[in-house]
Amino acid sequence: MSTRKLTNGHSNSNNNNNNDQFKRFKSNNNSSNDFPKNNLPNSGQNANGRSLSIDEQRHQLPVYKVRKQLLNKIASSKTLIVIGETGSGKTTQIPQMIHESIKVNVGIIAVTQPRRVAAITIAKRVALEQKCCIGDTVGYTVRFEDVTSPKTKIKYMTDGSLLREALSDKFLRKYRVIILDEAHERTINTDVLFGIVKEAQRLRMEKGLLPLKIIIMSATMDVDHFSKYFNNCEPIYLAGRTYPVKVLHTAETQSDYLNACLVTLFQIHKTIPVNHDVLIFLTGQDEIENLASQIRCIVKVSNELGGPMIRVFPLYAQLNQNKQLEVFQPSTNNYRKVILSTNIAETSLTIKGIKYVIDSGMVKRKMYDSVTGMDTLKVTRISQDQAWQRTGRAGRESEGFCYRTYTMNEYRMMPAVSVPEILRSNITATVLQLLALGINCRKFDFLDKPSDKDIENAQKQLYELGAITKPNGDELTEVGWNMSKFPLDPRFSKMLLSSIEFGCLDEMLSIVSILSGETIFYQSDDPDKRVEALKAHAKFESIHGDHLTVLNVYNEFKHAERHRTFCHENYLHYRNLEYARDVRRQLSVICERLQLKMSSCGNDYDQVRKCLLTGLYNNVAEMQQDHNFVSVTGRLKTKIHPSSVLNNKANLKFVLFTELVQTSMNFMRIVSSIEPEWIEEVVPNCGLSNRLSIFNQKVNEN
Ligand SMILES: Nc1ncnc2c1ncn2[C@@H]1O[C@H](COP(=O)(O)OP(=O)(O)OP(=O)(O)O)[C@@H](O)[C@H]1O
Repeated sequence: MSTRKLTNGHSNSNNNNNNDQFKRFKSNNNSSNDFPKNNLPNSGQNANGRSLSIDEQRHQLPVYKVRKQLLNKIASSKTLIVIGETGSGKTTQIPQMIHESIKVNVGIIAVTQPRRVAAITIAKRVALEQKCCIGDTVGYTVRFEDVTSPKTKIKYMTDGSLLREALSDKFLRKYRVIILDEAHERTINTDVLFGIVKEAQRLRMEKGLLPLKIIIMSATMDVDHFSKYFNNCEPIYLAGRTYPVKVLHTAETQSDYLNACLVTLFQIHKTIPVNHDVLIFLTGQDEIENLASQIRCIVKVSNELGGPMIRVFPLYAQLNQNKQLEVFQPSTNNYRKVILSTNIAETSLTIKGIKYVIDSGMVKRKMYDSVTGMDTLKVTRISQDQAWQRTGRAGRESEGFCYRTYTMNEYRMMPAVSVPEILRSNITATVLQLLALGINCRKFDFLDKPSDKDIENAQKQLYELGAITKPNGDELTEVGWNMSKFPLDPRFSKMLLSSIEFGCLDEMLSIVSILSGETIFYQSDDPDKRVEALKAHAKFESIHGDHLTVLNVYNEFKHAERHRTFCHENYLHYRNLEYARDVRRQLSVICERLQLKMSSCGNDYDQVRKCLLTGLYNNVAEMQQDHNFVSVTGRLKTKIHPSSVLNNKANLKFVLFTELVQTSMNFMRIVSSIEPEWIEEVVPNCGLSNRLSIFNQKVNEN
């Protein structure tokens, strides 16, 4: 067990006085910050405790109270903004209401979601409410999975799937109504969709085709901004929420949010009935696995003393889909379900049994620095609208509680809304996707336009990758067209395409698939096990670095016939390796379609490292005399991450890295050594050797 203690400066786990347990937390005195009460009975029951039918449950939702006005408004508007509290019934009910009221049976109602888990689970719930099988009247489409049929009338889909469909039909003719849900999330895909859907509506009107109705929905959004963008369309506000949620903040700032979440969980656990489940928001897989093992250790001890049971469920994007869906199974009365999730569960989801939310107030975000041209992963504070979305995961079936492990003052200091992803990310993939749609990014009607500098950087990178014909151009090359076919970061699709030249498609498919998921190496909190894990991992180590090390792991996993025991014995994440296998299979299908010939370089691993350079040429760093590194592009001071097999290795000169993680400083993750002369040989046109010599000159002068 870790050295973390169950106590901190503000609470005492040995104190059994219940009044003391929430000392760290203060309820908002300002009751307007609590969701309003309306004294409804628990979900599934009427006031006398009788079980309600699923139809009765639907009709209880706030959105039903305004059904008529809402439908009239939808009928009379081309575009409509709908704002309603979390849990009021927007996502599940509005598509059904439209479907039930539309007399003519033409066209599909599409509802987009930023995340696949939401699209799948909501579609299943709505199919149940429509009393049909999933894929019948109600279906869903997510990346690599299409559960729809010619009968489908309500289709839940990820925003990315609708974007892909727009590639083959810019009029989006299949759809009668497109509902863009959770608009406040402002993912890059949703932001691009706003423009695509708006243009499809205009084009259809111009051509006299069936009009396209657009509905934009959220509980927390900047209405004026959206309304102005969508031709001053009217917003409609849905009053009311299903159940009240009591919000509590810590009385004092917590220096360790992970510990604060742990302490809070066990404070709640001691006092509440076993069938009340808890959802905790954290930042990423490592943190989730870390807290999960701490909770399991504590529970093991507490069970021996006869305490109530806890079952821990992790939930993050890279988790195998079946495992993700497991969290939606209702718990029994024998144990409490504790879900540890990233922001994947922040919006849209209803998870049965969740009565308590613990919000760490933190999130892991990708940030792009246009000056250095680098993407970094950074753990930062969430925004106020995210805090309310998290709060809204409780109170969906009965009244709920949200424990925020940050003070009211810290909440007030948070930005009201998050910076849209498109304004804080590298937009190379977006520019490529728009070009594949025949759209010049500079002329695209964005809700918030990326800066000229960001667009210029993206075009420059696409040119260097060989995807466009001119540095500022908008014409795709054959390589560019082929790159747009992969649902990958363009740097990774480039590596797959150039592996043909280096005769290593087989190896690159495995490496890219692993890089598309979370770490395959299991880290234990137990110091003894950590030593064992390091020993086990050392067996796979390649002297050339992490890319070939993960390739070794994948190959051994394949030879061991993908056995769980193999993973267990070697401290490897079985789920993440299985995820990589799924991704690999899907990427192989695209390679076949593009008629890329399968090849393997055997033991000639230089070919693999040269091939990596064709995509990651911007991520090259040179070792300095003090043993730190400086990135050649952007000249950022950086270090090799302690998890890398190259950490503390002597005789390194140049390395390439997959990503930068910013904690106490910039760390390069997933690193391989390269030879400097390869730069001129492999990527002569990207100006890297130039930067290298200028840089060297400056260093020498100093
Ligand atoms: N899978 C489910 N199981 C049980 N009840 C559900 C389920 N999905 C939805 N509900 C019920 O329907 C209500 C409305 O859910 P819905 O997702 O339509 O709300 P919403 O207004 O879109 O919320 P949000 O803004 O959080 O996405 C929930 O509060 C819950 O009571």
